[in-house]
Parts: sequence; C-alpha cells; structure tokens
Amino acid sequence: MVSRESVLAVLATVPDPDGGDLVSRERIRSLVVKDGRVGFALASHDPVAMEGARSAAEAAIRALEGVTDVLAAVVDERDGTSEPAPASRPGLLDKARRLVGGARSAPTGATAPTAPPPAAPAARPATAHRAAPPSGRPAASGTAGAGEGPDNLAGVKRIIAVGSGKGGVGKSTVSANLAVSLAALGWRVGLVDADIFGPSIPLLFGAEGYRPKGAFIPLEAHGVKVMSIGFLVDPAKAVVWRGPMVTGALMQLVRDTQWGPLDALLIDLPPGTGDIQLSLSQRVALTGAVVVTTPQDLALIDVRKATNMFEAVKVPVLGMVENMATFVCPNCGTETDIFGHGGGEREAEAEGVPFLGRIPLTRAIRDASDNGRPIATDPASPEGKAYAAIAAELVATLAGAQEKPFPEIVFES
Ligand SMILES: Nc1ncnc2c1ncn2[C@@H]1O[C@H](COP(=O)(O)OP(=O)(O)OP(=O)(O)O)[C@@H](O)[C@H]1O
Repeated sequence: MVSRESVLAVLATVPDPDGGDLVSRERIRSLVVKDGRVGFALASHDPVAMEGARSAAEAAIRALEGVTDVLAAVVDERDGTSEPAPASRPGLLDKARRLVGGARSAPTGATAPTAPPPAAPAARPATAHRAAPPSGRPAASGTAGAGEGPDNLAGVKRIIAVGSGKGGVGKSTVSANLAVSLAALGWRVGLVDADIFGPSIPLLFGAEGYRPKGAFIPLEAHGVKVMSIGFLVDPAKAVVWRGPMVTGALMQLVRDTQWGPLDALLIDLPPGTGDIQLSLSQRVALTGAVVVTTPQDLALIDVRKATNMFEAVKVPVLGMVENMATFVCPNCGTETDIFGHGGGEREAEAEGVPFLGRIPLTRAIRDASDNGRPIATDPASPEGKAYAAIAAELVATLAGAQEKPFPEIVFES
C-alpha cells in the first residue's frame, strides 16, 4: 500500500534545481495518493528549470512499490496568484490535515453550481463521487468571486473545462456542439478555444477570419459567445511559445474577454495532461470538467490521465463523453463499432464519474463541422438529439452536484 509518507520520503531524495530537495524546498502541492495512483504539482517561479526535477520525481515515484500511475506537473507561481510565498506557507502535513479535516473554502460564488434556469431539465442526484461542487483547493485567481477577479467574469456562473487525455478524439467538436445544445436549453453560453497549437473552434463556428477590434469582444454564433486564441494569434507563431507564455495568453483570453452574464463558460482545453492544462485548471476557478474519449483502449489509458489530473487539482469531473462510439454508414445505415463498444461507459464507471452519453461517428457531424455549423444547430437530427441528451445530462449532474455534500478526501497514512 502506497502512503503519503512513502511518497514524500521519495520526493525528499529528488534534487531541487535551487539546491536541497523538492520537499525541503516546499515544492509539493496538491499531493493525492489513492489506490496506487499518485498525483502532485511542483510549484516554481521558473517552470522551465523545474522540468528536469519533475520528470525525475515522476520516475522516482513510479519505481515505488505499489504505484500504478503517477502524474506530476509544474505550476507557475511567478505572478504570486497560486499560493502564498514559501515563508508564510504552513507545512505540508498541516495542509493535508486541513484538507482531510474539511476546512475547505466555500466555492467561489460566481462559479459555483447553481440551480438551472426553468428551461433546464429537473435535477437528479449526482451519481459519482467526483461530481461535487469545487472546494478544498486554493481559491484560483482571476475568477469571479475570488476577490481579485476581473469584473467581466463576475456574471459567469459556471466555468467548465472540456479536456481529453489524447488529441484527435473530437474534444473541440464535442465542446462546440455541447455549447450549442446548452444554449438551446436556454442557457447563456460562452466558449473559449484554449487549444493554442490547433485552434479549431473558428472553423467549427464558420469564423476563421474573425478578428476582434480593440477589446476582446467575443464572436456570437449559433447562440454562443465564442473566443478563440486563433482570433488573436497566428498558431504558426504560437507554436514556439514556452509553456508559461501559453498559460499567460490563455489566462488573458479567459479573463479579458467581455463575456457579459453567462450561465456557463466552456473552455476547450488543449489535448493532453501537460503543464498548460494543469496550470489552467488550477488558475481558473473551474466548476468542473467534462472529459472526452473514444472507446478504444489507447484513448482510455489517456482519459485516465485526464481524470487523474483534474482530481489532483480538485476539479470535479462532471462526466465523460464517448465520441465516435459507432460508425453509422451513410449509405446503408449499418452500425459498426470501429473503436470497440462501450469503452467510455465502462471507464466512467471504473473511474466513478458520470457517463454523460455517446456520440456516433457520422459523416453528418464531420460535414457540419467543416461547414461552420455544428450539427447541434439541427436538434431534430439524430446527432443533434445525441448532443442535446448530453447537455441535459450535464445540467442535471450540475444541479444534482449542488445538493450533494463534498466527499471526504481520504489520504492513506
Ligand atoms: N463524432 C464524430 N463523427 C465524425 N467526425 C468527427 C466526430 N467527432 C469529431 N470528428 C472529426 O474528427 C476530427 C477531429 O475532431 P476535433 O478537432 O474535434 O478533435 P480534437 O480532439 O479537438 O482534436 P485536437 O486534439 O487536434 O484538438 C475533425 O475533423 C472532426 O470533424
């Protein structure tokens, strides 16, 4: 059985770039040890210099008996928004005790789940332990209700990240259609395309040439307010940016866009579980995350990393969406399970997160996406109905989560 102490003991043998070791330098944040899985973040004012220590720490923990999975990431503390300075920070064990003992901060007001508007489906109890209101993690900066958040996020009720462990699973397509379907339920919805290296939201909304004038004014299309890094930066130039620069740009995109009042702001994260995803998840007060996967084993291994990452930073996973579940032949209508069957649902069950639904692999989805009109704009189509069902499930999960007390985090000792 892996314990927190054994993990900390190993981390105390990993050299810190500034001398000493990672524990004595108080680098460790959000350490979670559960069922052989270990997740933690390393705080640094120089994330690039920290990379070597991060991979050494991961390798050292992976070698520990009983460890089945490990995820370490570096969080950028240069702007001083993530945590207090080391000198004023209480010891790690005290922090862990505070987390376990339930001394959790209230969810940040404007992003906490609240009852859905009348048009939304009725609430049902949240089924999964992770689908609960956010708490217990440091108040993220730059978000409404966090004390220092910008005014233009003050009216945003929920911020939901859409992530995937692996690229190409259809995360952006799901984000776009989910946003359109939530808007069709009567919600005021915003969508941020945070995929700096491959922004696809402009294409999905038929807005590739859109350039906001002066202030960050979002594009409005299909009932959704859309802002993409692709409206502001040439992806060919952004590709050479270092991680902290990317995170800074994305934070600006979220904070400075003139959203106005929203019931939900969706953030289409870059694929994967690296530093950018982790930093964003920590620095934006997320209500929760939706994780997209395809049913094949390769994607399912990576989706586990995504749920672990969100768990490590105490962002509740609101649910999993299985994309490209079955292929429907446009000629004969025959259904084929190209990527296997039911993998997403089984994984959701194994991970203890709600399964929000599955989307088939169809030509209509691809064509609609390429034509700048997400298929969810046609709610009578089979695909539109599938997205609408997922949106309804998400709203119900959010409403149910509001009623459920936050679960205890049990650290093994
Ligand atoms: N259910 C689906 N049926 C048919 N085509 C789909 C479906 N979902 C996504 N696609 C297509 O697959 C391609 C990749 O989708 P998308 O860009 O949404 O993936 P992603 O996970 O966001 O990718 P990236 O990792 O590059 O950000 C696109 O051409 C999209 O139209």
